[in-house]
Amino acid sequence: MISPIYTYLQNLHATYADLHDGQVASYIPELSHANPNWFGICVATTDGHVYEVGDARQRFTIQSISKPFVYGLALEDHGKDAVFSKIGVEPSGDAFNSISLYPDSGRPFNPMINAGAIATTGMINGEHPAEKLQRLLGMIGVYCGHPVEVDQRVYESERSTGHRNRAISHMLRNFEILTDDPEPALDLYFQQCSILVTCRDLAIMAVTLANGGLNPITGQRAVHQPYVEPILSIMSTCGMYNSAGEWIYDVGMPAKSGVSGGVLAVLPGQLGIAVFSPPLDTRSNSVRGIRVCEDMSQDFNLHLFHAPVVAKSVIRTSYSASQVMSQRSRRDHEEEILQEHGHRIRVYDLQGDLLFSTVEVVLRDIMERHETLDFIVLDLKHVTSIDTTANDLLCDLLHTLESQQRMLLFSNIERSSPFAMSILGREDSDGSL
Ligand SMILES: NC(=O)CC[C@H](N)C(=O)O
Repeated sequence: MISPIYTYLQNLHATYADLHDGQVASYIPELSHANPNWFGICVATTDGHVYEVGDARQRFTIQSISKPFVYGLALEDHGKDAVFSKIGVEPSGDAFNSISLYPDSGRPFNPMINAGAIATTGMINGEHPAEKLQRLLGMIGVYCGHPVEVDQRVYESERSTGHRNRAISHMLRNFEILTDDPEPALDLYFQQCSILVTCRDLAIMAVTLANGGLNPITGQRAVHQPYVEPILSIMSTCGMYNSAGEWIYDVGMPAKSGVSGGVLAVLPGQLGIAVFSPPLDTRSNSVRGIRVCEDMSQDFNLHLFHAPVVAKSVIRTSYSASQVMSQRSRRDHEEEILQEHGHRIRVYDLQGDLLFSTVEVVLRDIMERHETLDFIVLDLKHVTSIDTTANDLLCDLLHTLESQQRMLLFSNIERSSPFAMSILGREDSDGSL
């Protein structure tokens, strides 16, 4: 039996296989050999499933899609402030190869245009060029889940013709954004753009970002979680160059395109999408890539701002202990105690992800009732995650209730979870959950 999702993707592929608009990039001579009919669509989920349609396993060079990932590596190497001091985060509204530098400082507007990307690559740590390249290949390899390599022909082709990028790199040197000889940074940039990937790889790279930096297939961490947000933010505002505004308006997902015809899009927490089709529009984005992403976003309601309302469903049920107890046969003395005190015990059966807006609902309900209660039990059996904000708010609640001589208890908490550790780790806790 074929999944309706797979059938949908096959139909989408068939529809746009007939669209022959656009031109294969030729300014890097080697790219002009691409077959304009190559066309793959892949969707990867955060539990590691990949739907593949068409030329999902055709290899091609990653080109500009490498930029957000290398930006992540630069953030890991130097932190946000140091990177920000050299490369801005403002959309330029200009083409990918524009020389969009702040006039006084020479700082590139953002890391997605070539100027910003070359500056970013120039920040990658390593003793010598070979080590830097190995680090870069290693990082992309973790995202893809297998070792990757440089296509030497494409690399040589760009290196010998990339005069504009060479000019940009020397401009960056002039402004001391690059502080050494610009040639090695430029060379590494050409190599990073020539890394071979497939459409399937791109979908897995995208879903790794959707999954907080953890490759859901291998379980390996590709980037530290705190840097996923800046990477996705930059992709949202600058990933599609001079069509970034239209893209976020219509498609509504952080994305990145490259001149070899790849496009990837990330729906945080949910999906990674990739399309490969070499013919490009006038803004150097894959024609079919854009159409496929637009359709998928509309048909599946994937626009980021079409957000599910999470807060309504956090409390599965809440009940007073007297209600439960009377339903079960108890020994007489238990029954007595519960009849007397049960109404002062309230159990909250919670579900889903605990984050600010879901914990807020729980806190408010408890605050409204706390005067009538002695014990509040939060049953976490159906809770799937607790973020740090929810964790802190629950710890604060524990303190507040304690100061009012009321007790907050947790049931079905995993003792090894970070939440349990932070509760157990409290200095004044007796450790009894
Ligand atoms: N948009 C792109 O994919 C451009 C990457 C290409 N290597 C360049 O620098 O021109």
